[in-house]
Amino acid sequence: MKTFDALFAELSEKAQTRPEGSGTVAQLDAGVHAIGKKIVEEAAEVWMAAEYQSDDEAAEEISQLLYHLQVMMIAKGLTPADVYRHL
Ligand SMILES: N=c1c2ncn([C@@H]3O[C@H](COP(=O)(O)OP(=O)(O)OP(=O)(O)O)[C@@H](O)[C@H]3O)c2ncn1[C@@H]1O[C@H](COP(=O)(O)O)[C@@H](O)[C@H]1O
Repeated sequence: MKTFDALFAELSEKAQTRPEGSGTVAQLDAGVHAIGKKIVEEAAEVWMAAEYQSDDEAAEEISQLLYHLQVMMIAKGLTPADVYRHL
């Protein structure tokens, strides 16, 4: 099972090595505005799944939101520690 920190490490490596076909690299190249739109879209999907779909579907949407938040963190040069200090 992948943790938040393990996914962040994987995405950071993809951002550095830029492998062919990586959706993360494509998102990073699309920029902060596009990533922000994706975050809003995924947040709405979390809300709808939580109200109208199964717990498993809600969990899947939450995982996608976390992914896109991590992409934004990398686009902005933020680390998990930068975020954790606000928790
Ligand atoms: N965990 C995720 C993950 N969660 C969500 N997503 C992306 O977010 C999208 C969510 O899509 P939706 O369900 O909203 O579907 P959609 O609207 O059709 O999506 P798009 O049209 O925008 O592609 C997916 O299509 C993926 O592009 C993710 N993409 C990648 N990962 C993980 O990130 C790692 C690196 O991935 P790559 O950079 O693609 O190699 C791998 O471990 C992946 O498992």
